[in-house]
Amino acid sequence: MLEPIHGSPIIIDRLTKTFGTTRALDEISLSFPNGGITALLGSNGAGKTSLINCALGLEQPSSGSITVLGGKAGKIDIKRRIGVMLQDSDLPDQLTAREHISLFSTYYEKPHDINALLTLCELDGFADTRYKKLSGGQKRRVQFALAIVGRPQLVFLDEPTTGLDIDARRVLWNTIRDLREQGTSVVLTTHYLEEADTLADHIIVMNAGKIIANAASADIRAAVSGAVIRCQTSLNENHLAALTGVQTVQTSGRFIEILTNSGTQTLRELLSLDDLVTELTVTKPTLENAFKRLTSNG
Ligand SMILES: Nc1ncnc2c1ncn2[C@@H]1O[C@H](COP(=O)(O)OP(=O)(O)OP(=O)(O)O)[C@@H](O)[C@H]1O
Repeated sequence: MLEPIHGSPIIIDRLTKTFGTTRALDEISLSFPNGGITALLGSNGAGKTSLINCALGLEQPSSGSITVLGGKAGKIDIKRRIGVMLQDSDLPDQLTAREHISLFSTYYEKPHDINALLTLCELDGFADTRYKKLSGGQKRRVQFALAIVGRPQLVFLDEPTTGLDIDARRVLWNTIRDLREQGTSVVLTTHYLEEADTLADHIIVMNAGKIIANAASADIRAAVSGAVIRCQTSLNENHLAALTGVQTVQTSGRFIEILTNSGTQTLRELLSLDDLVTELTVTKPTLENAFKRLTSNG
């Protein structure tokens, strides 16, 4: 187990980051939970990467402050206690996975044993292959191994599984869960809501540079009561949005998905207006439904 962190690993106070006229972060204040996996969610351009970059000291705040592991973001003694896997991580092509990990391990006081880490990240089969010959998924695993080789207390994973197939994604999910068991606080950004649903203990949702939700995953899901009706219908989105209880309506391929807080009534009205409804299912709302409702402007 790691030496425990005292208090919140990331404390943000009225943090603003502007790029020209764009307010990437708009006076946000929050404290990240200590331990567990926190998913940072938001649509493209919401401000997630800007927030992570400020936490890593890669960007300086325009105003406000951000404290990481009790110190100033970006200071070397803080960096040594943090692991990072960014979206675009370029590594020298000629080194093997084992050589990359050996090199990185020299930066840290108490690194992981290299063979144990190769096994943990399921890299045994290609540990001695040059980086350039690895597949996209294998490269992501090497990048992940580098993020955790120093046994960090806090890890940032920025879209760690983008582009991975479902098997590779599951391998990484298990390794992320192992990190949590060892006491590491994990901050994860992802566009796969299924991933956040599966992994996260806590969820922070950003929109246009602001925090619009910050709660335990179970509470975020519970806040969306009611039902999700999915079907094929000849009624259009505007017509459906006017039915009793309807919160959001979304077309997905041939299907319409309706989030309603009054499932029975909505269903009655739908069937009375269109008796040719087909492929009808009614399910409980998911994190994806909660996310859509939080980020819809309505
Ligand atoms: N270096 C930069 N120069 C100018 N504008 C920037 C810069 N970095 C970010 N922005 C702008 O700040 C806003 C927030 O961007 P950011 O990358 O933080 O969003 P994000 O939530 O990470 O998006 P994505 O999910 O697409 O990665 C966007 O409008 C973006 O165009």
